[in-house]
Amino acid sequence: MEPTSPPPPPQLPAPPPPKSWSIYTRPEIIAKYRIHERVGSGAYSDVYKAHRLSDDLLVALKEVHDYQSAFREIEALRVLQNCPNVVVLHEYFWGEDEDAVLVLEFLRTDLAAVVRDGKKKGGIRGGEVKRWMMQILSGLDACHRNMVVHRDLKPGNLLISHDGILKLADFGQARILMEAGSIAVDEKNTPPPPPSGEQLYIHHGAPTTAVFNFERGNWGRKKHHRSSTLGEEEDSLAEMTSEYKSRDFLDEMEKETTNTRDGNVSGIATGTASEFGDDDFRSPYSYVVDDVDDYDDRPQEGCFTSCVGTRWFRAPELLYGSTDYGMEVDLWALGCIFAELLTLEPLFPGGSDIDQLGRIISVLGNLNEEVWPGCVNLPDYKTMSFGKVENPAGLESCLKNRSSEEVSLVRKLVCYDPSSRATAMELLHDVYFSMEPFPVPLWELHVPRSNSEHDVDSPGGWYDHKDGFDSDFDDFGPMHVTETGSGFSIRFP
Ligand SMILES: Nc1ncnc2c1ncn2[C@@H]1O[C@H](COP(=O)(O)OP(=O)(O)OP(=O)(O)O)[C@@H](O)[C@H]1O
Repeated sequence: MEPTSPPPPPQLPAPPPPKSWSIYTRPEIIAKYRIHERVGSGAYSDVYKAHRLSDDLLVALKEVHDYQSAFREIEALRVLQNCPNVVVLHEYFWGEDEDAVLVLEFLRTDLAAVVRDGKKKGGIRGGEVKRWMMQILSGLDACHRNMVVHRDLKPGNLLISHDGILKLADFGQARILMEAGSIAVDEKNTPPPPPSGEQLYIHHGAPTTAVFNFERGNWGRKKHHRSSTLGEEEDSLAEMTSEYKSRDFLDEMEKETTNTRDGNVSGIATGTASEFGDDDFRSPYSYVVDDVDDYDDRPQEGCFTSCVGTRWFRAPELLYGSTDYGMEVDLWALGCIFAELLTLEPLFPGGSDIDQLGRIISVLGNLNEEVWPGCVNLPDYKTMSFGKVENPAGLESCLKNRSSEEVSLVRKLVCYDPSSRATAMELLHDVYFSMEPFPVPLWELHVPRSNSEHDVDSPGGWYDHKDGFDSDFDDFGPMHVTETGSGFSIRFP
């Protein structure tokens, strides 16, 4: 008998799309985009690389799992359209029971990678440092001119294109302080209505909000009062939710946000021992929380939460629980970023909020009426008493071997009194940028290959502080923390 050849091996079925990545199954998105791998994730989002089918444009699809964060990012990016140093939002998708998906320009790396590469190479050239700084300043100036306060500036949120253009990104915590000029709502560029009649898309632009009503099949406009007071902004949301109550879309989202908020989220603000442990309930690294005051009753109106941003870059007024702060919180963060660009080390790598304050105080000295008139009124000023620092180390000690102009630049930002901090526009005219070495042209910048290639082996680097460093009183370094009846007492040896 002829030997029979073995049957061909069975064809392996194509792997099913990953179930948890719902973005791969959303019809309105796959109709327009070819989605590739996930390239990043944050506290509230997953980001995917994708190509637009119509023209093969490379984009980033940011799936935002938190309503408030999505709302803020869309609103801020629409206000900031056409700013060369702010990430471009091409369009967004947002439907009932689905996370918002923002279609952003794809940017391959970030400033954290520049710092890591700089460390490996033994430094960043002075002219390159200046070019990065100038781009950050120009992006922040655009934000502040449009009354957008970013509230989470850090190297990882400063994305960079392959050709060296730096763009401010991650506006999930941004707030618009007051009316920012009229932005046309371009309805032609809005996402197409989905097939289901049960979805709403909202588009914001001052002073109106365009709302697509799928029941009526048309766009409507709601007057959108952007103002310096949070209360008015929330009224606008309430107005929208009440009009579309039957559809429950925003109502549900708002309820969800309200239910999950943590009223004690500002650990420093209440100053009880348990809250220091809860300090980083989302991530030990990125401090991202709901605006606890956003949905509170009228007595809170106009207030922001103090729990924003990433701890290492958080301004002292936030650490002392202020809910009445402004754009100056971005300027403090900017000073920390500049210092890190110069030294390739984080300026104040606090392991907890209280450690963060301790580090700042040991460098700048005690916070008192002399350095910041009115500081005694900060909500937590009296809750925490820091021992007297006789000889503060001074910013020079953190910026060793840097020129006096460089120290002076950082000092203009890293100072207690928010009103003394220089604006982004003022700094763009700082003498430092007109001195040699001059800022290099974009094409001379060293652009790291990718921000996903984190060098976990680099000693003392940004990522080394990510885990296991928080809320541990043993890690405070040179200070003694004692719990008192009403809060904490911190004493320096
Ligand atoms: N436009 C983009 N192009 C390429 N990658 C991006 C883009 N936007 C974001 N990413 C990647 O996705 C990651 C998460 O994005 P992002 O920081 O905006 O999200 P997030 O949830 O708000 O994060 P965070 O926890 O820092 O607040 C980024 O660190 C970056 O690696």
